[in-house]
Parts: sequence; C-alpha cells; structure tokens
Amino acid sequence: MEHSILFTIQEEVNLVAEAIKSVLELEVIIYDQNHVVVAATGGGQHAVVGEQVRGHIIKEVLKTDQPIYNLNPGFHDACKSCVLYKNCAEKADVSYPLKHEGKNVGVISLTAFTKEQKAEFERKHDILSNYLDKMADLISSKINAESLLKKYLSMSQTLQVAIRSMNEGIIAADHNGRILEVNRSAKHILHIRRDEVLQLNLLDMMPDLPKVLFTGKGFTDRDYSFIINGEKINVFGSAIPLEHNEHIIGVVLSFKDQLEVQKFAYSITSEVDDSNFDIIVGKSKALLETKAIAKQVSATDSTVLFLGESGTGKELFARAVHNNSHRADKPFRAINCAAIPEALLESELFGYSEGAFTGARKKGKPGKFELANGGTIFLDEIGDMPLHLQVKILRVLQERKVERIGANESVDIDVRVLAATNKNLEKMVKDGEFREDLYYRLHVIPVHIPPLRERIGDVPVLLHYFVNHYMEITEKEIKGFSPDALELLSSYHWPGNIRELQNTVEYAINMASEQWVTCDNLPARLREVNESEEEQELTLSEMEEKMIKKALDKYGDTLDGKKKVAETLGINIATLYRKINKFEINRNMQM
Ligand SMILES: Nc1ncnc2c1ncn2[C@@H]1O[C@H](COP(=O)(O)OP(=O)(O)OP(=O)(O)O)[C@@H](O)[C@H]1O
Repeated sequence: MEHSILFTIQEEVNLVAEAIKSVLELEVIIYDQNHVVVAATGGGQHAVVGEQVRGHIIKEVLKTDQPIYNLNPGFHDACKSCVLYKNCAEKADVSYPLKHEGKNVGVISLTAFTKEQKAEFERKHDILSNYLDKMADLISSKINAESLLKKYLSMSQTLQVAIRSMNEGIIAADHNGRILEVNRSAKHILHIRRDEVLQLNLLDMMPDLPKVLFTGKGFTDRDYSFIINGEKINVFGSAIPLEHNEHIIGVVLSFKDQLEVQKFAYSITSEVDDSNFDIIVGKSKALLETKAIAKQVSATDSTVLFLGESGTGKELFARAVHNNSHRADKPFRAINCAAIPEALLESELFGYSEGAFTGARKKGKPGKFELANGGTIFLDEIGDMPLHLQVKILRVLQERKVERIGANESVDIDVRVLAATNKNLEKMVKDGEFREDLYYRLHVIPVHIPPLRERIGDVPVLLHYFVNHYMEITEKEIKGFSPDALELLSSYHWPGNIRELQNTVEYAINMASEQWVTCDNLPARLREVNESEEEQELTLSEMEEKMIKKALDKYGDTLDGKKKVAETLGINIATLYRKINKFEINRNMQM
C-alpha cells in the first residue's frame, strides 16, 4: 500500500479534526487515499485510527474529486453495493476531498449520528462548504511545510556530508564572527581542536574579515592568513559574505594550506626530475672528486656556489644536490638571472602583491623564493644579477623573509640556496660589479666543476651515455663511433663542454645512416678543426697512443705530469705506465 502522506502529519490532522468538531459539533473522521482512518473524533466510537473502512462514499469522493452532501445516508447511489444499503446508522454526512499538489490525498468526513446533530448539520449547511474548504487548505499547507522541511533536512544533510568530507577548509560564521560551522579540514589546516572551536571568534582570527563584513565585498582565490594562538597560518582561498535583505549576516570562508597549494602547483607545472648523482657521468678523478664534495654537501642546508664554464653541468649538480637532500620531495625552483630581462627579474624572484602595478594580475603572484618554500632555489648565472637586486637577495639570505613588490609585510621562507656562475666573482667584487657581502654569503661552499678539456678521459664515457640516450629517443640501432670519428671527438677542445658534446651526439645519431657513426655524421665545425690536421686512418690503439702522447706533450713526463695525464685521461697511473710501455714510447722517463 502506498505510503500515506497524511500519516506524516497525523498530529496536525488530529488537531484539525478536533477543531472542526468543536465548531460544528459533528463527529469528524479523516481518511487517507487508501480509506484508512488517520484521525477520528468520538474516542474511537465511530472509527478506529489505522483501520481501513469499506467507505463507499469515500471512494466516490476520491474518484470524482467532488464533495458529497448526503442527507439520506444509505440511499445514495454510491451506497448501493454496501451491505448497509437503506439501513445505514448515520443520519447525515458530508465528505470533502483533501488535495495536495493537484492530487487527492484523503477525505474529511463529517457525520451526524443523532437527530440533534442532523438538525445542526442542516442548520449550518451553508457555512460547511466554506469552512471545510479552509480546513482542507490548512491540511494541504501542513503537508507542504512538512515536505519542505523534509527536503530541507535532506539537502542540509547532504551539504553537511559534502562540507565535512571536503579537502578544503570551510568555516561559516555570523556577522559577529561567531563560528557556526567548521569542517575537519579547516581544523587540521589551522591546528585547532574540536573543543577549541567554540571559544574562538573569527574576527580575532582573521585580519581581513572586518573589511569583508563591513563592505560586503568578499574575494576569491587569493592568499590570506589566520592568526591563531599567536601563530600565523597562511592559506589560499575565498571569503564569501552572506547577505539577507541587504544586510550582511555572515561569511563563508574556504581555503587550503598555502604550502600545499604551492606544492600542488609545482607538481603539475614541473617535469618529473630524477636528476641524481648516478646520472652525472664520468670517471675522471676531477669529476669524481667534485661529485664526492657535492654529495657531502647535499646533507646540509648550507649555501653552495657552483663555479664552472657554461655547459659543464652546474644545474645538473644543483638538481642532484637537491634530490639527494632532505628537501627532495619539496620544490626545486631554478631561475636563470641572465636569461630574464632586468625589468622582470625582480618580480620573478620576489613576486608582487595585489594591485602592485597597473595592469598586473589583480590577485598578485608569488615569486620563485616563495614557490621554492620548503625546498631549494637555484640562482643560475648569479654573476649577472644587477646590483640593486643583489641587495634584496642578500636581505632574503640574511633574514629568511621575502617581501613581495608592493606588499607591506614579509613572508617567512625556508629555502636552501644554490647558486652558479661561469664568471670570476672575485674579480667582479674587486671591480665593484658584485657586492662583497653577497659574495661571502654565497661562497660558503664553493664547488668547482672542471671543464671537459681538463677531463678528456670522460669523453668516451659521455659519448657512450649519450649514444644510448639518443638511440632510445630516435629508436635507431647504433653500435658506436668509427675509430676516426672517435679520434676526432677526443681531440676536439669542447669549448661548449658537455652541452656541446651532448648536442654533437644528438646531431650525429640523427645523421647516421649506418650502424657506426662516421666523421661525415659529425657537425662541420668538428671536422673543420680536424681538416687542418693531416688526414690519417687510425686504429683504436693508435688513437689511444696519440692521445697519450698529446697529453704527455702538454703536461710533461715528470711524475707530476704523468699523474695529471692519467687524471685527464680518466685512467689510473699504473694503466698509464702499462700503456706507455706497450706503445714503447721513447721518452726520457723520470720515475
Ligand atoms: N657529467 C654529466 N653527465 C651527464 N650529463 C651531463 C653531465 N654534465 C652535464 N650534463 C648535461 O649537459 C647539459 C648541460 O648541463 P647544465 O645545464 O647542468 O650545465 P650548466 O653548467 O648549468 O650550463 P650553463 O652555465 O650554460 O647554465 C645538460 O643537458 C646536462 O644534463
């Protein structure tokens, strides 16, 4: 049987029945659409609540949607099928349809059981219709209110579940700052306990709130802060004022932890960076020593200055240091101070606040220092930093605070600084082009990265590494370099260092049509250098001999010279002696 809506407001239906009885002095029974008694006056004498009745007249009313005034009960057409046809105990009755949203939901029935009541019934006949109409409306509006309340409760329940399960912090407060609702995430972000919430007032916690409540102007997607128990907590989100009848009655705040937002932005805007010390290729003593120092300093939070020519791998080292440090899962932000126009460099580094410049993004923007918060910033080409910004950088390094352009308060930051330059900073300091105080701040741990020409022994290892790398990318099957190509690559002086070598291999692999890369596949500039030299076919071992001779010419065949040769060629001193013996190099050896 369909659930009867009248039973959901049974209490109100009872009151209506009693009200009708007290005015009309007639017994009242109210049925639902299944002819079940919902309310009955007369203490159950004429009808029992919850029981279904035969109700021939009731059925007729529900079917025709018209009231029936019956002064001769038992003789109505509808009574013909009733067992009490022409023998009904009732003296008179009226049955009136109850409607809700256009549908019949029940019937109000008034019955006279005595002659007196019937007389009363006849006397008040005129007002009955009007009165019952009003009572039917009253019941209908109760049903409306009930279903509205139900809808509202279920909506509010859904909303509460949604708000509670949101990752964003949500706080709702009235216009006095009294907190009405706080979700779990808000408590977590603001480090407040459930029992603390009631003692807090949002006006004391959020410096920007009075303005929002006073002006009625909220904001969306911007940085703001809370101050709770003396602790400042920076968040990112919105404040939406609540209005009623043109009055501000409260506010809803939604927010996320600022660091989390930055971390998320970093994770979706940065490529996966797995640079570590293992991918820094090379076996020369010089490189191995540099790697050892860099690994050692990874563990600390000290500032490191990488010194070396362009393309030697300074950024690669910086990334490896970061990824090998306790900050590895935090952002690494690199900024090339030489590549960014001077006018933009300041805002790139320090960011700007809302409305700092006309035409600037309205909401303001964090700079690299803020974006690197918790992690590492890499200031590449620091030697190209203009003097006026050097002062600002120095302040950040000293105070560990960043002030956005146009802001009047600074933000605490926890950033490890790594810097690099290919310039002679010491000379720049002497020439007044670089601030001495900044130089000493950066120069805490200097790490020299040797140029490739001083570790020529790394060339074959790097070639092998990059051949594999580009073979994978181009899906070509390359076995290696022909001896003459290898000789050419090993004798080249590599002014562009590893970057140049990397580009050379990429070019060569693309050009190669055979399994071996030949001289013809190498960039013209390398061949041109070699063309000045005598054309000759060399075997691998001849090439080795030639490289050793060349290095001995350069460093001399003293013990120190040989040590240097071995280091440059990436072999140990014993191997060098073995090879010298093998090639019977006729030299005046000093042991
Ligand atoms: N030892 C190495 N092993 C493998 N790849 C290397 C090595 N050193 C450098 N590279 C690669 O060479 C290229 C240049 O390196 P990187 O950008 O780190 O040099 P840099 O010294 O920072 O250059 P610049 O001063 O011009 O910014 C990068 O692609 C890097 O991955």
